[in-house]
Amino acid sequence: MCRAETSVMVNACTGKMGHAVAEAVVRAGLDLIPFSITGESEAVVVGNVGVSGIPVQLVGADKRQQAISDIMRDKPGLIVVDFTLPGAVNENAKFYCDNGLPFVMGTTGGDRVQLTRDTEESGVYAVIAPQMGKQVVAFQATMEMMAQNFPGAFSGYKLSVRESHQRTKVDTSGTAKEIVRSFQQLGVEPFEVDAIQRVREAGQQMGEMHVPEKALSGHAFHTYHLTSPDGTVNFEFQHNVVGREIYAEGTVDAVLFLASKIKEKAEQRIFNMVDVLRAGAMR
Ligand SMILES: NC(=O)C1=CN([C@@H]2O[C@H](COP(=O)(O)OP(=O)(O)OC[C@H]3O[C@@H](n4cnc5c(N)ncnc54)[C@H](OP(=O)(O)O)[C@@H]3O)[C@@H](O)[C@H]2O)C=CC1
Ligand SMILES: O=C(O)C1=N[C@H](C(=O)O)C[C@H](O)C1
Repeated sequence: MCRAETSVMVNACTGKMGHAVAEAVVRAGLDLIPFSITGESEAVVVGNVGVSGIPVQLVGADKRQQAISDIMRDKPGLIVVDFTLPGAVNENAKFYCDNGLPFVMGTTGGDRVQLTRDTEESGVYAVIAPQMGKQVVAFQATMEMMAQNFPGAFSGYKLSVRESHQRTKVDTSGTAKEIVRSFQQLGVEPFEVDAIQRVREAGQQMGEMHVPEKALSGHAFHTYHLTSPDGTVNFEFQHNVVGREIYAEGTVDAVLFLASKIKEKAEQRIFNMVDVLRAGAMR
């Protein structure tokens, strides 16, 4: 499928990630649908948001079914991207599934088991991942491989995890939650995801996590620290991202990957970003 045949609807262009992704879609030469489903903000009253000079009309929940039906009629190659909020994940995914719409779900949180179940049952193609940034995905894949190859290698080690994000982030890092799964398989002392420390206060972010002041409104700093049982050995892994570009570019990769899977009528229908990376589909 050529790029121009792939039409992309980004929900919600009013948000920080949605806007960055919509811009990346335009940069990549894909067809950006000039409609975006959004939440309850006043922006809906204003009516539209500009994306790289393109006016994108905002659609509230009450009008979304009509809008989707109209768009699907005109654009059979439609793929939806969702960067909304944890509280909207399951409801939005169900809406895409009910409409038979392939989707890239970048939004974190919600009930992830339910999300996978609904998607499986609907048979739609989807990429679902809390992390779209190529190099972070590669780190995530590396940790998964370490856990598979050397289960128990960090047996008895104590894990601590700290993540810092812009203060508007409502949930704990979905990426950290996934990476903790690998550490669990590596045998660390019992560690549940609710032990991940969330840093949202500017003073602590700059003072302890070394977040640059200009990045307070958009950053994702993660530190995983491991200490041996006797305290003589320490390991530390970090991935510190300023801004949103790597996620936006990775999302475009996910869209193009999904379009190719749909075209080849692939048997597997649900993917994550490690699948996209392994397929060599990240630029
Ligand atoms: N996978 C990845 O690589 C990444 C994932 N994320 C995730 O993306 C999500 C969004 O982050 P961010 O852009 O910073 O958040 P923002 O708060 O900036 O944006 C959220 C947007 O969602 C909209 N929204 C809320 N409810 C609904 C709904 N029911 N339907 C449609 N739109 C809705 C809001 O609109 P309104 O104001 O109208 O309510 C708002 O525009 C988070 O879950 C975050 O963790 C972030 C970065 C990278
Ligand atoms: O909300 C964010 O900003 C981010 N969310 C994702 C997550 O929760 O893992 C990815 C990255 O940390 C940025």
